[in-house]
Amino acid sequence: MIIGLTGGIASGKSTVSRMLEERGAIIVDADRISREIVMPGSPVLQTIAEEFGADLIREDGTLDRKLLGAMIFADEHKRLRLNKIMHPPIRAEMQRRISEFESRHPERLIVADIPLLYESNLQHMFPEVMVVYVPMSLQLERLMKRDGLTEKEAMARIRAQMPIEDKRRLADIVIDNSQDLEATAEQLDQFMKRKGLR
Ligand SMILES: CC(C)(COP(=O)(O)OP(=O)(O)OC[C@H]1O[C@@H](n2cnc3c(N)ncnc32)[C@H](O)[C@@H]1O)[C@@H](O)C(=O)NCCC(=O)NCCS
Ligand SMILES: Nc1ncnc2c1ncn2[C@@H]1O[C@H](COP(=O)(O)OP(=O)(O)OP(=O)(O)O)[C@@H](O)[C@H]1O
Repeated sequence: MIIGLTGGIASGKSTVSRMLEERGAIIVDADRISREIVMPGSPVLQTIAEEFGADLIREDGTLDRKLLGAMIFADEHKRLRLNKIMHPPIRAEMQRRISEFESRHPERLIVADIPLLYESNLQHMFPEVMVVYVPMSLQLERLMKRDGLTEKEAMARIRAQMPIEDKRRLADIVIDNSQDLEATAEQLDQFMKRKGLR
């Protein structure tokens, strides 16, 4: 069994995927893959440096994520160019891992954690999509606090995605993460039970 997991930036996807993992699920994480494909010396990192400037590669060969983030969230054209470079290899690696886990662990729940699932029109890959929802005001508050961003910087990141209210409407399963962690865990226990996974 597989589901897609998405939400808005800082709505709590990582928090929920950790909880699902504790409940026996296998997580395939698009953000983690997006870090792996830009490891020092990788062809994707090389392309990024050619397109956006060699100063994005630090002395130790790693990508300066902070600088690239500041660049792409301030300029839609650059963000779309980066998506064109990164999304195909991320998607290919996601597919590869999903197929591998599906054949190795047919009895387990596989959760594909994809921040831009709806923006990239990937909902058709999954029989059901779970959206981690918080109202936008709380998303903004948690994002500013977690990443030390100003309100303006945080809003630029939120605006680079489909509004969370739209994602909530498209969802097959909504997890409300606006209360405490126990309240979120309780909804996941109910979900696992409904699916006969617990
Ligand atoms: C710009 C980068 C280097 C900033 O790195 P940083 O470590 O600060 O953030 P991180 O990777 O943890 O992403 C945090 C969140 O930002 C949001 N986000 C990231 N990239 C994008 C994007 N291109 N468009 C909209 N939102 C995005 C997602 O909600 C993601 O969960 C990085 O986000 C990146 O490589 N982005 C391009 C790849 C991508 O689209 N990733 C998200 C989906 S897989
Ligand atoms: N129920 C909750 N109550 C209070 N804080 C929470 C709750 N859920 C998550 N948080 C905090 O909110 C922030 C965002 O959560 P998390 O990192 O899980 O979001 P995310 O959707 O994975 O983010 P991103 O899109 O950037 O990858 C984190 O600092 C996390 O500790």
